[in-house]
Amino acid sequence: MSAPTGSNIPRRFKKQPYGGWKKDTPAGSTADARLLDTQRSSDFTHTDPWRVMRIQSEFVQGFDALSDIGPAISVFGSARTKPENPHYQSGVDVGRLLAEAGVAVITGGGPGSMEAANRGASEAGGLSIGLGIELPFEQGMNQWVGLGVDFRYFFARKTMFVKYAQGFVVLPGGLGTLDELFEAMVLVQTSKVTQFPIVLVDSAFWSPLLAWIKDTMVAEGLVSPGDLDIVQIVDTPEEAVALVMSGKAGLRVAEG
Ligand SMILES: C/C(=C\CNc1ncnc2c1ncn2[C@@H]1O[C@H](COP(=O)(O)O)[C@@H](O)[C@H]1O)CO
Repeated sequence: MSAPTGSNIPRRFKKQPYGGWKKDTPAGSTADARLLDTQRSSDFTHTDPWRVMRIQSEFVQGFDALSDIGPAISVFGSARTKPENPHYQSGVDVGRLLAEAGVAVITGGGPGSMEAANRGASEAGGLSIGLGIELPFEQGMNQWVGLGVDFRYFFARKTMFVKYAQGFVVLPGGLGTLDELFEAMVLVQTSKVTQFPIVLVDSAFWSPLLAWIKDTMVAEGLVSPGDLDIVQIVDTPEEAVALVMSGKAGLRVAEG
């Protein structure tokens, strides 16, 4: 292989006396000097390398806040469910039953079904956790969150939902709920997590989705028939909590 000629090296790199290329630094400048320079522009905080530090800090912050919570179940569902909607009461009941079973309840910390599950857990004296997400419109954590952690990045937050829970309960929801559900399904399908119950509440809402997966995806050979067993559908909070608790024990994270 021939040595790089420079024609394909980005302009900010400079040819070095030893023949190679290194990122250029302003003449007379050193890393120390740049660090200590009070006049320096803060534009660099919007660059990707700087973002990596922020992303890293979100993981550290999440691991730090959640490492001691004990057994927990993540509950997902629509941000738009109003308190008068029956799905809201289901969320409250799921949160309460989980708390009574001695497990912490983790939600996205927002309104709707998230609020409902946090409310049920909190009213029952359980640990009610909200993993908030920064959104373009100011939202804030719902008032029933006891332990709250804020995230800028969805992917860091989603890691926490899985890492610190032993199963998912999924109430009816929209795209955000489907995103969380399908991420969990893929993690189970690919054996990234094992013994991880995923329970969908409300058969009238979820059955058509499962039927489509079966009739279209399985029929076209895009999904194995056995993959349908990754999720279970129930109709009551009692069934949901019984199921998710029955799969809670044991090793669930594949090594490696
Ligand atoms: C849309 C509204 C508020 C959005 N606020 C949210 N706060 C926290 N988490 C959210 C929010 N919106 C979506 N999520 C996450 O996705 C799931 C719900 O999304 P869906 O599209 O409503 O199904 C939920 O589990 C969260 O993790 C206006 O009120």
